[in-house]
Amino acid sequence: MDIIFYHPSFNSDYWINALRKAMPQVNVRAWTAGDNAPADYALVWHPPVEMLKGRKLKGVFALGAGVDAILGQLSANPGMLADDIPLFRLEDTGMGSQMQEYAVSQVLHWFRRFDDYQALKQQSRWQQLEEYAHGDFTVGILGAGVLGSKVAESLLPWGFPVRCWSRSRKSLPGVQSFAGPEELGDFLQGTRVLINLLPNTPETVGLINQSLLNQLAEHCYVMNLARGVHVVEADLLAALESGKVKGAMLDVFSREPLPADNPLWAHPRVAMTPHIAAFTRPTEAIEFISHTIGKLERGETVSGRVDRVRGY
Ligand SMILES: NC(=O)C1=CN([C@@H]2O[C@H](COP(=O)(O)OP(=O)(O)OC[C@H]3O[C@@H](n4cnc5c(N)ncnc54)[C@H](OP(=O)(O)O)[C@@H]3O)[C@@H](O)[C@H]2O)C=CC1
Ligand SMILES: O=CC(=O)O
Repeated sequence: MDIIFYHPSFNSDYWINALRKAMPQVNVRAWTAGDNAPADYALVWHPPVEMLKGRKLKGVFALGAGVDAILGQLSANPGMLADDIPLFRLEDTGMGSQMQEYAVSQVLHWFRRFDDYQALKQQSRWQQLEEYAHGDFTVGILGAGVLGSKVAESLLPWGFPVRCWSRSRKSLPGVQSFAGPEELGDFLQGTRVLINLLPNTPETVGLINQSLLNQLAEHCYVMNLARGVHVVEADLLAALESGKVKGAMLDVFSREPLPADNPLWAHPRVAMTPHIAAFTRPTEAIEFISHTIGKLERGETVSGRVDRVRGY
């Protein structure tokens, strides 16, 4: 069996060695331009069109959780990957716990009013503020898939009411589930902290806009951990100015790197990180990929297959 590997920024030598160790019976090689030799599987991130075009692969693995970039490439380049070649993505592979750490630490930061205390410190003011109540701090998670459900689970032990919104109804212990566009309004009403973990699809682009923000609780908080295109930045800035949104924590942006003149950089109530909420971890990712390939080769059912029509 042959595997080709391409990632524009990962250390290919490291990955190739680790893949060879995990699957000693497999020939793994880094794909380079002009390599048309046969392969069974391709592991990719932002692959050049010519890497996949015309290949008869058994499967392609995206080296991340989100597949918006590769699906965008496929629709812009008809014939890049035949429709019957399955596309897989990474499910969790260590990203769930990273998302949990990120979300829990930021929700606690807001709940304990560290943002307010930092602002007071800037003015050299010693002032004790009123405590927030857990019951007034409902956390609503957009997307209750692999990562959203893990984030929901991690917030429960802290005593916050937790709810999620997804296409299909979920039964996560202790988490109130809302499903479909018809229940979005009820989900938003009373949500104090909104955490976004939706995939980027035509239905979800621009979802976090003025109309959505207006339906959240007063003095709410917004955390975007999914994709920048989900948030209409001008609407978020307006909601910050009006006071409707008290603070935002953003990991992803419609343009990355975020241009230096973007007003989000300077906003005192916006915190940000450079798309690091969850990294692809080689050990866990390779374990998932080798396990999945093993099952595919034995004709067993696997998870992680992307529905290319649905977009995630
Ligand atoms: N910032 C970062 O570092 C990282 C960001 N990400 C982002 O996180 C996203 C989520 O990852 P993951 O949890 O693995 O994805 P999943 O596919 O497991 O979960 C997606 C969830 O979104 C829901 N959903 C999708 N479309 C809609 C819709 N139109 N209306 C309502 N709900 C919808 C799905 O509902 P249902 O369950 O009913 O299908 C599902 O619950 C990725 O797509 C990626 O963009 C991922 C890793 C790192
Ligand atoms: O944003 C990262 C991903 O894995 O998707």
